[in-house]
Amino acid sequence: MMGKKGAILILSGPSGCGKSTLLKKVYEEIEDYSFSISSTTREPRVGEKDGVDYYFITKEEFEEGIKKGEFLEWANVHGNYYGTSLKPIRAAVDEGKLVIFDIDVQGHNIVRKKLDDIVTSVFITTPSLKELENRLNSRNTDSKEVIERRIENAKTEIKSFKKYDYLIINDDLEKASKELIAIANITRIKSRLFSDEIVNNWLIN
Ligand SMILES: Nc1nc2c(ncn2[C@@H]2O[C@H](COP(=O)(O)OP(=O)(O)O)[C@@H](O)[C@H]2O)c(=O)[nH]1
Ligand SMILES: Nc1ncnc2c1ncn2[C@@H]1O[C@H](COP(=O)(O)OP(=O)(O)O)[C@@H](O)[C@H]1O
Repeated sequence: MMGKKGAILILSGPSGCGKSTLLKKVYEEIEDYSFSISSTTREPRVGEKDGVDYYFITKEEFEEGIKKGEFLEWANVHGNYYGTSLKPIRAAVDEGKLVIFDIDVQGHNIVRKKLDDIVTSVFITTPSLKELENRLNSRNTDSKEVIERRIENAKTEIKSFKKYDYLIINDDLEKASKELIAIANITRIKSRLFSDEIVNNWLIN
């Protein structure tokens, strides 16, 4: 299905654990990556941009996309649809990019099944549930009800951490970002094995 030159790095973890914050640090240190921009039916937060953070679409548009088979994976998370479009992922992997996904546990399980050989995955969490609550409250982007729902879901999501290749406890931000950068680099090095071009070029040069 894919040209298999690049690799996919999946990040999952409860809402508020620090995935977006860590990714910003990683982007300063790595090259040749592509962030997979998901589509979602949730409302944009203050400061979020359509086509940058997400493609913000309607429920009808999302369901049309499902019908047409446009998603590599999709799931209902915290009461909204979220999904990854197949086309841009295929293109980025074929170009040899490290394609980074920030998706939930359900999405991870689907992508793992479909593209197991090119997937590396990391589960990220806080040192405790209490600290997750603190971060969601101090982020100040969601209502009380939305935060409560995310905390409830976190209690289930955390149980899936063993399905992942790596676990990062995002306590100290510097330490956690170093660990994530190390994983991103290793994932890229591992992806050399996915390309037949390397051997073909070796033979003719
Ligand atoms: N399955 C799936 N999950 C996604 C996708 N995009 C985002 N998510 C997950 O949806 C959850 C909610 O994301 P979001 O509303 O941005 O809140 P945040 O996690 O607090 O930043 C997170 O667990 C994301 O990892 C996607 O394309 N597919
Ligand atoms: N290691 C950390 N220590 C303290 N606060 C953190 C740490 N990492 C992230 N945060 C803060 O926690 C909140 C949630 O982080 P965010 O990156 O939005 O999480 P996610 O993308 O996983 O939902 C933000 O306000 C962020 O500044």
